[in-house]
Amino acid sequence: MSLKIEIIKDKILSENYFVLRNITYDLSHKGEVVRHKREVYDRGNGATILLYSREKQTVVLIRQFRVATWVNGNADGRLIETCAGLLDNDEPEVCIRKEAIEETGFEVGNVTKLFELYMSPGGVTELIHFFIAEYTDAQRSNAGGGVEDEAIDVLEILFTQALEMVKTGEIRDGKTLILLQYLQLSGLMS
Ligand SMILES: Nc1nc2c(ncn2[C@@H]2O[C@H](COP(=O)(O)OP(=O)(O)O[C@H]3O[C@H](CO)[C@@H](O)[C@H](O)[C@@H]3O)[C@@H](O)[C@H]2O)c(=O)[nH]1
Ligand SMILES: [Mg+2]
Repeated sequence: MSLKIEIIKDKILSENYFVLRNITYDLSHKGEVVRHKREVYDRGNGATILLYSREKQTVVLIRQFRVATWVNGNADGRLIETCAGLLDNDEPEVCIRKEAIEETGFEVGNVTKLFELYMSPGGVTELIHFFIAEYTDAQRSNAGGGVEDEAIDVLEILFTQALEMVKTGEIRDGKTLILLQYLQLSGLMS
């Protein structure tokens, strides 16, 4: 049985770089109407990719400063992640190819789309498109590091080490863990 939703008020609280709205709506559920007032943060949608080499048993990750983690318990603010970017106006695969070149320096061949996931559905609209791709040394086109002020470090590490870094807490980014575990379960590395 589908829910009936009636918007009562949709107010923009902030639209500086991204958009924060406060939405009031009536939800009809099992014959009862409940009123919710919820803040919704729209930062656009994104794409992410895990680059792996079966031959070298390595993965390519990046490390960058994330201020949102620094204000919430991440002591030096740097986070190890899979390459990722905002879609802007690109299709997800076009976006992730561009991001791979800019952030990691690799111009990858075939990429495989895995799934699309809402990453924080309690209040953030963002849907992330997940990809993996096998890479080779010959595909390196530049040193990576991102554009403008992004200051990204590129890390090429053993897959076993990346899994260990999840256990120790050195890797604690959701999308990164999802992709590392996907790779482990897929058997693509064996
Ligand atoms: N001026 C300004 N610039 C901003 C702001 N927020 C982001 N930017 C700029 O927008 C760019 C975003 O870089 P991308 O590589 O496209 O995105 P991302 O930050 O890596 O985001 C990706 O990963 C996130 C974490 O998982 C995802 O949330 C996101 O969807 C995407 O996949 C960066 O250059 C950053 O400086 C802001 O509030 N103000
Ligand atoms: Mg990025």
